[in-house]
Amino acid sequence: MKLLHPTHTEADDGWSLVVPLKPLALAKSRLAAAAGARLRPRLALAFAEDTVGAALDCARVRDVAVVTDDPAAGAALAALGARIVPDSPAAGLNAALAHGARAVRAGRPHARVAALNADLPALRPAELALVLDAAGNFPRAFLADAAEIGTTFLSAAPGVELEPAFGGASRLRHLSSGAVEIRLAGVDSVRRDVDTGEDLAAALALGLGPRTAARWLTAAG
Ligand SMILES: Nc1nc2c(ncn2[C@@H]2O[C@H](COP(=O)(O)OP(=O)(O)OP(=O)(O)O)[C@@H](O)[C@H]2O)c(=O)[nH]1
Ligand SMILES: C=C(OP(=O)(O)O)C(=O)O
Repeated sequence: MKLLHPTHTEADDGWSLVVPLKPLALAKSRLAAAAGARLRPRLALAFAEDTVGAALDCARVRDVAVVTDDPAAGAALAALGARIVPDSPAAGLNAALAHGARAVRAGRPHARVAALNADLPALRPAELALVLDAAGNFPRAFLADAAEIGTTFLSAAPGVELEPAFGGASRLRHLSSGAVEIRLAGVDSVRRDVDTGEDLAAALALGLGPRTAARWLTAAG
């Protein structure tokens, strides 16, 4: 008798994450006061490296596409294993995310796709897995940032458009767009985006990833 394997679809192959990253010369402008002009772009890159590194270490993640026009960041993140997608000609974060999701689905039309901010330097793979497992129950789902005002993660099931509405007070925008808010304990590292020096102190308390720790603790010490 021939044994049948379970049905296998692209969606079963894991999540494709889309990570947007501004050019480093412009990124994390609100950190300038805490970090200074020299360190700020280096920290922005370290945040992205720690975010992408942790995402690639997550068992539920199949691949990570970073949408960026920054050549140095692109090279560093490609070396970690990310695919680099040049930014959309239509400027802005949401255009970049929609463009990244289209690039992923050009290769895998039925991919589960999720946007993840590049400023999560305390990100832990196991916590991201919890969020992805919860997100998999809904057509679109999102996670509010630590401040409960913005968003750090937005997902779309196979066949569903991402419809990103990031920027500023995006939690309410994502809610009113019909996305389901994920409310989970134990996922602080996925919600801990870093915009300011205070945010960086909060991320340090959670446990910074290795590249951010090296840059920040060397500078602070
Ligand atoms: N590719 C791309 N990424 C963007 C763009 N704007 C913002 N991002 C990224 O989107 C994520 C969330 O943005 P913010 O938290 O506002 O980060 P930021 O714009 O570097 O920070 P500020 O300069 O302080 O506003 C970060 O990963 C940014 O790098 C854009 O126009 N294109
Ligand atoms: C991009 C966002 O916010 P911020 O610029 O405050 O990180 C967001 O939360 O949608």
